[in-house]
Amino acid sequence: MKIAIIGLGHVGLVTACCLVNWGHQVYGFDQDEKKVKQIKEGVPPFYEPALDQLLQDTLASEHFLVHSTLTEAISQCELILLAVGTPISTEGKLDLNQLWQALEDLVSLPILPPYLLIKSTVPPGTTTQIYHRLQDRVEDVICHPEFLRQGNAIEDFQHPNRLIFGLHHEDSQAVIQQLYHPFQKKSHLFQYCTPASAELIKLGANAFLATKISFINQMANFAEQVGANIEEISIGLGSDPRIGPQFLQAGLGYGGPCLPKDLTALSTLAESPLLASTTQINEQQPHFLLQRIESELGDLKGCPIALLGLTFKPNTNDLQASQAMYLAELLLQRGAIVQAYDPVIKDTPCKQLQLAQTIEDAIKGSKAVIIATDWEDFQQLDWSLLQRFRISNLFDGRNLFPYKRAQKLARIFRITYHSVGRPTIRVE
Ligand SMILES: NC(=O)c1ccc[n+]([C@@H]2O[C@H](COP(=O)([O-])OP(=O)(O)OC[C@H]3O[C@@H](n4cnc5c(N)ncnc54)[C@H](O)[C@@H]3O)[C@@H](O)[C@H]2O)c1
Ligand SMILES: O=c1ccn([C@@H]2O[C@H](COP(=O)(O)OP(=O)(O)O[C@H]3O[C@H](CO)[C@@H](O)[C@H](O)[C@H]3O)[C@@H](O)[C@H]2O)c(=O)[nH]1
Repeated sequence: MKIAIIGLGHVGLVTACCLVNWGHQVYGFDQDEKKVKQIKEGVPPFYEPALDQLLQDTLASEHFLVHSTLTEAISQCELILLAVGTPISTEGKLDLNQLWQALEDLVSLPILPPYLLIKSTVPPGTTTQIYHRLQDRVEDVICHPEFLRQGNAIEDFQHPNRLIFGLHHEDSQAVIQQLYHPFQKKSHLFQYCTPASAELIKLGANAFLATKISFINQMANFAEQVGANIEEISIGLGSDPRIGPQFLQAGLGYGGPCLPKDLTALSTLAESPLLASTTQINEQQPHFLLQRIESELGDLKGCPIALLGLTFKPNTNDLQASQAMYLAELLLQRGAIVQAYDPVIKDTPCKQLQLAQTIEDAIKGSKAVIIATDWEDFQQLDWSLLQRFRISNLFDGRNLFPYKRAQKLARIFRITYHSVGRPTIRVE
């Protein structure tokens, strides 16, 4: 099929490369000329594992053409995928300005492809509003939300656990089957529903995941008070198939460009006290670790601290709504001198934050070490380094070390190990 993609951000670019891999011809367009130039040169404008090679292969195949005008991109296409950003506004609503701008640009064109699929996350009613705007010019406008995770985006796109389509006409299923031809024999993956349901499935999924995390974090805080261990509790809870083991990792809380934004949008729209609590618990979570650090180290003024990890999760260079960055800011507000190390971050908007080139440089001269993002590199942390640099407290804000392993390492290297919702391991 000939497909146009408007918006070549995380979703649009990964989608473009994967669709070419399935044999489609893709025409991409983004209003950001710098981004277009970079993509044409084979350089992804953001970090996503394996995307650089995939992009280069995709461009070499000549089945992905990146255009700097919308007209060029959509001429001769059978469908358009819209993947522009929908950030959160100051009123806690999804800001649809990019979407309305893209729509107006489309409306001004003499001919439109018959199908428009909305991949951007939008509030209920948006897809139908667009359909009414374009009704006499297209066959259907379909809400087709995206569920890929940053850091795992290619794998998620290629192996979806469900494909949701909010349609206005049942006939539209035929074009969807063509688009997703590799899954033709996996009919269980396809869910057809109303556009409003599809829009709410997307917001509901992220709100539910965020709530699951806040739930386990609240359990972790309580477990700490009663001497229980959240690692054991998560295993016990997750073994019930009705609960499931995923998203039960206690820590500093969730961040990133999606979970906080979509949760806030749904919470505002539905006026939901449950979702408002989810946000509140998440905002509090870094404060619990901060309190622990203060009770262990005392006044943090002038206290050198190593912070490992800045991104909102591993395998991304995204700092949006990062709980690690939030904790760094809290420490700086207390007067601590924060030396941070992150495998992919070489610069941050926070000028007071000192960035080290290596884990060793961050640790050297520090009084304590905090793990704030669960990068795999930190699992390989050499605890003898801590001992060598006379660090006696390790605060694991992501429960990166399984408890039994932490007990062993703490004993060998004589380190006090603090984590979230698990008893502190002290070595006499
Ligand atoms: N990032 C994710 O992991 C993820 C996953 C699932 C869903 N989503 C949702 O998908 C949508 C896109 O997310 P993203 O992370 O790719 O956003 P992004 O901000 O990285 O990319 C959006 C792109 O759209 C371009 N753009 C904006 N207005 C345009 C216009 N009028 N014409 C052409 N290009 C335009 C921007 O320049 C930008 O490159 C959002 O609604 C988001 O909530 C994101
Ligand atoms: O048990 C867990 C799992 C995750 N997190 C945190 O939750 C945040 C989000 O993680 P994740 O969902 O893996 O990352 P995203 O890339 O933000 O993906 C979410 O947001 C995307 C954008 O909407 C959706 O497409 C995905 O399905 C949805 O998982 C991160 O800060 C994680 O550290 C935890 O604290 N505990």
